[in-house]
Amino acid sequence: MTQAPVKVAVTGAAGQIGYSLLFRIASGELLGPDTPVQLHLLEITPALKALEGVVMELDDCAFPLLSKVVIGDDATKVFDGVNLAMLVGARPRTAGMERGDLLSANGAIFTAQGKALNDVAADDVKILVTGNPANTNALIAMSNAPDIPAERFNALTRLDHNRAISQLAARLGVPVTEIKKMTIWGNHSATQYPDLFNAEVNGANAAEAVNDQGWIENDFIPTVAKRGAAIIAARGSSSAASAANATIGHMHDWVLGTPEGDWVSMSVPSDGSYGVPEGLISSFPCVVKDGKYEIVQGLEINDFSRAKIDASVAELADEKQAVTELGLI
Ligand SMILES: NC(=O)C1=CN([C@@H]2O[C@H](COP(=O)(O)OP(=O)(O)OC[C@H]3O[C@@H](n4cnc5c(N)ncnc54)[C@H](O)[C@@H]3O)[C@@H](O)[C@H]2O)C=CC1
Ligand SMILES: O=C([O-])CC(=O)C(=O)O
Repeated sequence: MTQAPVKVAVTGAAGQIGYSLLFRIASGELLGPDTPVQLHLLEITPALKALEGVVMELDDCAFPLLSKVVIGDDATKVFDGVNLAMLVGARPRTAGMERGDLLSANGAIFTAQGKALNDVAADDVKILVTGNPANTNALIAMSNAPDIPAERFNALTRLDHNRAISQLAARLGVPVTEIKKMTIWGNHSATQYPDLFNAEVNGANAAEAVNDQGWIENDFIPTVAKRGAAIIAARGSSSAASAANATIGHMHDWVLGTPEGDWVSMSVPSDGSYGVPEGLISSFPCVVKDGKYEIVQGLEINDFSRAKIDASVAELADEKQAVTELGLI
């Protein structure tokens, strides 16, 4: 283990997602068994004491790969030199709210953190926003960090991707490992579009394998898109372990690459692909090689998919307009 530690920032580190995320990063699940990590944990001042307790627990795990933990409430200190930044810290929604309702409450967090990353992060920093509304928060952070290349700002739709795989596998009675090329298009919201027309089950087209447009429209899509609300209704608080799992999965693949013959859903700044206006942070099918992702090109978009993608992208454009009016970008 001669490698220098990778500095990984996590915001909202004393929160629900943080409690699952930190231990998995420190155990090597993010970057593999040979890469030491240094955790840089940001919280608001009143949560620092709770965060100290979490750090005591990290100490008590004696993780061989965890070389150091830095904590604090000042982003310009905590983000100093970080290579990876997982922006989780934000208020979660509660029953009856849509994620977009959090825009004004959470948006301001991402202006400050975008600026701090711009000033002090490592030159190779990769930034993943999990805090909701994730896509537009990522847009805010990106817009406040003019010196960091835009493509280094991603938002999390991997949880939706995993949910879609799980729902499809259950419907067809196959293991999740037989499902490939799942795509979530658009926003991490109730308008997102999980696409079965380009997905595969054991190499066959998933929509054809299902062979039931009614199920796709009335069961599959709403179940995936409203899964977050269903979890809030059941658990009384929003998904945490599955969100941490998806955050790890996205960053792991962004750093270490996607498997041959498959892709993952990542919300990335649009380059205009598939008619999504340039600059909006929207979910696309992506492959990653050597730490760089590319949007998969040339997929067929039928009329049904086109309408669904357009509706979700229109919502992203509305959110962009709203944060522009709030003066956040
Ligand atoms: N994109 C996705 O798929 C998902 C996103 N989420 C979102 O993730 C976010 C966090 O969720 P939880 O951990 O369950 O919430 P939580 O309330 O348990 O934890 C959030 C933490 O963030 C901290 N925080 C607030 N403002 C901060 C700031 N300016 N800097 C640093 N830390 C700050 C809070 O003190 C708190 O400890 C929420 O916005 C939630 O909606 C949750 C699940 C899935
Ligand atoms: O639904 C929420 O508010 C939390 C979340 O983003 C999810 O579980 O997908």
